[in-house]
Amino acid sequence: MTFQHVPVLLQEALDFLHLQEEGIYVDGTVGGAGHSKAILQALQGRGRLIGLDQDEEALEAARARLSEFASQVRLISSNFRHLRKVIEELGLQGSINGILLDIGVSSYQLDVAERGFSYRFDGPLDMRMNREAALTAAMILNDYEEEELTRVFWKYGEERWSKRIAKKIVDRRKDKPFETTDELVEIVRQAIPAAARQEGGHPAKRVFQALRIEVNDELGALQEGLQGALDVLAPGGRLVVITFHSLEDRMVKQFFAEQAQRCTCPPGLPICACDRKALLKVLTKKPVEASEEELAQNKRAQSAKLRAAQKL
Ligand SMILES: C[S@@+](CC[C@H](N)C(=O)[O-])C[C@H]1O[C@@H](n2cnc3c(N)ncnc32)[C@H](O)[C@@H]1O
Repeated sequence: MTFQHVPVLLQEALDFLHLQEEGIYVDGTVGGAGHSKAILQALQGRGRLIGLDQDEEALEAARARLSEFASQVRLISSNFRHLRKVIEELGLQGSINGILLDIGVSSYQLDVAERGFSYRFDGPLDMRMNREAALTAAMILNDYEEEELTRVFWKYGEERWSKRIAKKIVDRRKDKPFETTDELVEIVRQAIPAAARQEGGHPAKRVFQALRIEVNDELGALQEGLQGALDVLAPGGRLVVITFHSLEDRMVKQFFAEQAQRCTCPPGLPICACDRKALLKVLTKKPVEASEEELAQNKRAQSAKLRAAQKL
C-alpha cells in the first residue's frame, strides 16, 4: 500500500516556522513527509532538515518522497521524546531554527489493517507506532485490571461507557484472550446500550483512540518532546505543534504559558523572590484551526489545533 497522508494546516505551519533559507529545521513527526517536503521546497536548495519518526515504514516512505532533497535531509528513526539527545549527537544543540511536531497517527497507519489502529478493518490488536516497542493493545486488554482499563478509556477517550466496556472486556477474556480488532469492536458494541450506539460516530472510535494513546505513551512523549524542543532551539527559533486531542492541546498550551511566564516580583526588591526568566514568547493566543476550505477537502483536519511559540 502506498503512503497516503494529506498534511494538515500546511500553510499555517510554514508561516509560523518563519523559514530562513540557511536555517536548520526539525520535523519530529515526518510521517509521509508532506510538511517536510513543503519546508524543503521553501528552503530552495539551501538549509537543512532533520526528520524523525518512530515508525520505520513512515521513514521509508519519507526517504522515497524526499529523495530529490537527499543532500539536505537527515532521517532518523527515533521517538521525538529523545529529541534533545538526537540533536546533541548531531552537534546541533542550540542551532535549530524551527521544530514541527504534528502529533498522532498518519492516515497510512490507520489504513493498514495489519497495524491494528483502526476499528474499520480486522487485524491484530497491535497499535504500536514503533514496532519494536514492548506494549501492544492486546497486552493492555488482556492484562490490565478492570479499573485501569476504565481509567484509560475515560481519560484518553472520554468514553462515557468506560466502566461497562472494561467490565465486559474482563468477563470476555476469561474465556479467550483478545487477539483481533474485530473482537474488540464487537465487545464494545455489546457493552454500549443499543440506544447510545450511534452517538458520536462509530461506537468503538473512542476506545481505539484511548488504547492507541496508552500503547504509545503519547502524552508522556509530548511532555518530554516539548522540553527537548525548547532545549535545542536557537534563540529566535520557532516551535510549532499540531495536536488532535484536547489533552494534548492543553499540555502544549500549559507548557507554552509556563515557559512564557516572567518574573512578576515588584521592581526594586533586593533579591528577586522567583528568579524567573521567560524562555518562550507565545505566538498564538488561541489555537489555529483549519479553514472551511481545508475542512471541505480533508475531514482529518477537523480536530487539528496548531500552537506556535518563539524561543527568546
Ligand atoms: C500525523 S503523522 C505526520 C504526518 C506528516 N506531518 C506529513 O505531512 O506527512 C504523525 C507521524 O508521527 C509519528 N509519531 C507519532 N508520535 C511520535 C513520537 N512520539 N516520536 C516520533 N514519531 C512519532 C507517527 O509514526 C506518524 O508517522
